[in-house]
Amino acid sequence: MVATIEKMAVIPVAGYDSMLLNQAGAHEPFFTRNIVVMHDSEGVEGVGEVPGGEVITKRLESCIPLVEGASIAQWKNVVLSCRKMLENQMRGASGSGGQETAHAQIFKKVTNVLTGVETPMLDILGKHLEVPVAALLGEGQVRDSVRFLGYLFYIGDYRKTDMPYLHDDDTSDEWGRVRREPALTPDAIVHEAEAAQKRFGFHDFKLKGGVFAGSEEMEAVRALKARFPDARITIDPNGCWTLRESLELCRDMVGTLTYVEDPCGAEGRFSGREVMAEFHRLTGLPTATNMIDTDWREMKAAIRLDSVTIPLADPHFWTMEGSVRVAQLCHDLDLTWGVHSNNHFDISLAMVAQAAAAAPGVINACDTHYIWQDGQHLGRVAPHFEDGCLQVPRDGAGLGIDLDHDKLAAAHRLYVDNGCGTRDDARGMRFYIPGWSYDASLPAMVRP
Ligand SMILES: O=C([O-])C(=O)C[C@H](O)[C@@H](O)C(=O)[O-]
Ligand SMILES: [Mg+2]
Repeated sequence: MVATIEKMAVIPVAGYDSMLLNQAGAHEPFFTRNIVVMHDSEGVEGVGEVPGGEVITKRLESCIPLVEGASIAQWKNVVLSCRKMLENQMRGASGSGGQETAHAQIFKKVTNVLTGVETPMLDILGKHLEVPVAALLGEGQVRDSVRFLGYLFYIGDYRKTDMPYLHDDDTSDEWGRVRREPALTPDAIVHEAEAAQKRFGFHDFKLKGGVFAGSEEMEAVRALKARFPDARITIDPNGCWTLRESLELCRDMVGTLTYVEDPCGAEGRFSGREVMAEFHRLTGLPTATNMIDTDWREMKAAIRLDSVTIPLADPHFWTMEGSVRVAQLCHDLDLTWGVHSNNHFDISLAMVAQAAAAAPGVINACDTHYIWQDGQHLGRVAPHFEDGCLQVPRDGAGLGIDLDHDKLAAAHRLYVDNGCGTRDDARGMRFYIPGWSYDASLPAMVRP
């Protein structure tokens, strides 16, 4: 008899974050996620983690009747039936009647929910079959060691706010201190990189840009390259530079920047994919994105235009299977796969490591925000980076997470007690610039 899923639970949780600056403003003191826990008829537990927010919690809960009672061997069909149910639900709600644009929007809203159904089932299946999740994806496990990059942020000064940012919580090393203190200059960014490298062993770095003027951020990139000459370095201003500005900033950066993530986006009559294609052609720099190549229709256009050389196929937005399917496509079409990230716990980290272990060919070091959350794991054992890498043992089973229910309950309490809801990066920014509001075409600290 094949085991069936007896129980699926969705638990909204929160964790602490630093005042990380990005083009959309300043991260709040808490980030949120949805954790999905399933138990099967043989008592085996499976877990998954997806982005936070009540909308996703509710959508996941609406999948429960399709999951409970299903055979674990039917995981693909369960995901398929959840997809159909959610798509119908959303088409009905928007009254859009299946237009193409509406279809793309629905794809994005549905996939993060599907990942929440797919992952715990894969975890349980892997435990029964005594193989890691990577062995169940794509062509199977192709690597044991997954390289991550050091994701650097400018950090705002929590003292300027009345918000309950964590501080003085970790004095174990320089990283523990540095990650809570303001970092607003090239020197501070280099120091941050040094501290992260010391704790985690990273070889590669990404700077979250879109905070200060592009020329200032390039100073930080140059300083990083001078300090870490062998590192692969990238910057991501979330598409807030114009094409002209991007060319001025990046033309001389070949050899300093290994690739550039979303330097520019749509301009006038030209789509983000057309503009990025021009940028790629005129600079020769490889381009990464999590903004303009986020579903299969966009992927088709991006490939035809040669806009993107590094699609960042985050499993949370493509599903685990979908992310590996992108990796297979990249391998066959001479692109290189990478992963986008948001703040997350160790379950998501394991999900990314498993997907990357099944991604064929040459891949880029994976993004992760986990270093900002290090110490807040929900599993019994903390993830361990060695030389910037996580190991995915071939004799492992499932995701490799042994959920600590006390920690999960505490993270849920943090969510409830602080009334956590939708991410709002504007709030913290208003302590720096009163009346600040989001503008997709400007770095966060630049206002006329
Ligand atoms: O590439 C990325 O990491 C992103 O664009 C998404 C994140 O939301 C990042 O901007 C952040 O965490 O502020
Ligand atoms: Mg990005």
